[in-house]
Amino acid sequence: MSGILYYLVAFVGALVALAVWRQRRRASILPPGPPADPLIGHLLRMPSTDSALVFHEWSKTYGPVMHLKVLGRSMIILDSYQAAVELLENRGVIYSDRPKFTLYELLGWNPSLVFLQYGKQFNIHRQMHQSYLSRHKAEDFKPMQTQEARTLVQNLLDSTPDKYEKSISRFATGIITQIVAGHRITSNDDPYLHMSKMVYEAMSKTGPPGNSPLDFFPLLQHFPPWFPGAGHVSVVRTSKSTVRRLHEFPLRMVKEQRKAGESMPSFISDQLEQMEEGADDDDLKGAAATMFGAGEVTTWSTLSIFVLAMVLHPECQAQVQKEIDSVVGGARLPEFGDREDLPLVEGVLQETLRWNPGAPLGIPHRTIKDDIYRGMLIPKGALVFSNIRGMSLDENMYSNPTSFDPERYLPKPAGKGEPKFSNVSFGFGRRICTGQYVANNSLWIAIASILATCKITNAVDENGKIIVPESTLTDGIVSHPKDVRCVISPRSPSAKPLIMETVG
Ligand code: HEM
Repeated sequence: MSGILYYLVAFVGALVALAVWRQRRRASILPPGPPADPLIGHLLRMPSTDSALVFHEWSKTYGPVMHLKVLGRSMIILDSYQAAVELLENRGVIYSDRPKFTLYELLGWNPSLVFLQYGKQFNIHRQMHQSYLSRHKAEDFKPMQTQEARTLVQNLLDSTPDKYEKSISRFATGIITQIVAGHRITSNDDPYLHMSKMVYEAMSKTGPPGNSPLDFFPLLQHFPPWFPGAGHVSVVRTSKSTVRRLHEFPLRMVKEQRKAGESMPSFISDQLEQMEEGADDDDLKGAAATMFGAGEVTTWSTLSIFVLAMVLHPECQAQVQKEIDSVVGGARLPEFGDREDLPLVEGVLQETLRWNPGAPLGIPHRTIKDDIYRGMLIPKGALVFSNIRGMSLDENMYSNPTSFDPERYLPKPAGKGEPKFSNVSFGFGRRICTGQYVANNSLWIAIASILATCKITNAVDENGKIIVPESTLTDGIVSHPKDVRCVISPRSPSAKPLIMETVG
């Protein structure tokens, strides 16, 4: 008996030793990262603000692929374009899942392509989005985007500085509502504008995606908001109805218009055509709300970043306007057909995306199995963040990266031949932004139209002192400039009549 016990104890001991050895070996080949505390890992070291910038600073010590562990969950931060392409694109089979986003699910973003885990439903939603927003299909939206860009300029020139942000948001919302629901916004009282404001307010309270205490401890949803770590419960309570409305309202409107024979071409209408009578429409509601939620705030924030860049860089503004004048002259406004001939406008777009990326940490992917990259273990289930902000500051790719320099993209010797940032700003691999072509075109035509007709200058305070806005951005799934105080006025006496002619 004692012999059997002896062998049993020895066997269990060997198993424990093997498990410890395996764990130590695994830990020893994880990517480097800052020192961690026992049990809680990097919890206390996690930045509460500007996470992307802090991670980038850490990467200078630990390298472009870092490992962090928070409460048992592995996080991999990719700080270089090369690592992001090699993993998220070239090994897409392993790296295309998403973690569970408890906070967003509780808010009612379900089903949503952005948060869906890799699998059958993801494929269905991805196909729904891609088929309507492909590079080819995006061509169809160009006349509408041009029209909205002209209206944007008119609204900017007609409004007081405190309303600029509203006009830009109206532009972004106006494009997405036409794509999603065939609805053209013609007044500032439009219900979609109200919804977009509410959605933005809700999303700006959530912090970077997948990082709230609720995501780590879903049980916290059952605790009152005052309980430590359960603060987001109150965001869920106040914002759930907004998200629900965004799911219900567009489909209801399109269905009513179709009944009345008044519906315009749109994503929802297109999908309804393909659906069988009485089929479940939850997927359609989710896909439409996601296009709206993912497409509006990002475009609005990026254009606000452009305005901020122009206030801070008047010399660059003047130089690009010279280019536009030389191609377009003063008798018409820039069209998409001019794009090839306006490399500096392209440079301003690329530099706006790079100088302060609107989605600085992207949206985390998740690995579906262990992987080895350059001798390092990327564990199964790890959250993989592309540090888009970090990549924008990579000195191996961009010289003097904190400066705003649209010429850097011009081919050598006129420029520096640096790579376009649109390859980075929309994410990577099988989860790359499905709205990238639409977004790229919206931004280009808005930037070209504004620069052709408007002068963006510093505002002055009540004492006549010039206001220089700080280039600080909010934290959250999307970053937005905190201060874009400026004055937007017509560049020339002919600017306003020219816009009036095109807007009609
Ligand atoms: C300046 C504008 C935009 C920026 C900077 C941006 C950026 C991003 C980024 C970084 C991601 C994450 C990609 C990844 O996981 O690797 C993403 C995903 C996504 N974007 Fe955009 N986006 C923009 C505009 C749009 C627009 C206009 C739409 C729709 C009309 C859209 C729809 C989506 C969707 C549905 C996803 C999730 C894709 C998936 O998980 O499979 N985005 N975007």
